Amino acid sequence: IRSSGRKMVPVKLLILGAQNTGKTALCVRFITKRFIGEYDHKKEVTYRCSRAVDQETVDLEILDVACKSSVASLESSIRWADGFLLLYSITQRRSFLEVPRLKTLIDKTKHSLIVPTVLVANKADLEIGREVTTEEGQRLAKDLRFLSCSIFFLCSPTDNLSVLDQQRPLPDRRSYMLTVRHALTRKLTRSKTMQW
Ligand SMILES: Nc1nc2c(ncn2[C@@H]2O[C@H](COP(=O)(O)OP(=O)(O)OP(=O)(O)O)[C@@H](O)[C@H]2O)c(=O)[nH]1
Repeated sequence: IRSSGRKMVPVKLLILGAQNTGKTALCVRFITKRFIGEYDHKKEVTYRCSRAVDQETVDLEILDVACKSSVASLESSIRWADGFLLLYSITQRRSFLEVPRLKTLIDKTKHSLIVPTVLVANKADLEIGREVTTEEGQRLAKDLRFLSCSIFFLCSPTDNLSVLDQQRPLPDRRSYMLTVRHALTRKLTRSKTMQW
């Protein structure tokens, strides 16, 4: 994207979670605004799009890693990313139990730097097969101190990435937005420097 005639560096998001949690479906829905049921599961795909954030256009790259990625390749993807969406399926307790391991891997790889990480409870339309309660999800988000779990999402193909709960008071949410804004500004400054 171009802002004031200068090229901006995209914000890089990594989407992580156990197998079959709906990572690809979520990416595809975010990009196309439609739920598409089946696609190739084996490939690693980077989606690119632009979105308006606080009245500014932000270029996004969203990486959906292959489900059988090795730890080394996961770490390399984590190093690449500026922020994370960590998914579990409410119908799959195993995917919920996987969240702490992935969060630890992110923290370790990023040397515990504060990086925006959102916990997403997916497949919320499948209430009948629910294995993880909403309270458990909220507790985990709090216990693992997901920075951005100010926002705890509950997603289903029929809704529009609705925010179920806001676990932090407004000042923290504001400081989170400031963190993101500063990160974007730093990137912008860096890209400007590179052009000089
Ligand atoms: N009912 C329902 N089905 C979903 C939802 N999200 C994904 N699915 C279905 O769940 C299956 C797995 O979705 P994917 O998006 O391929 O999951 P994934 O996490 O990318 O899977 P891997 O690449 O194997 O790790 C597909 O059949 C999707 O159609 C959802 O919110 N609700």
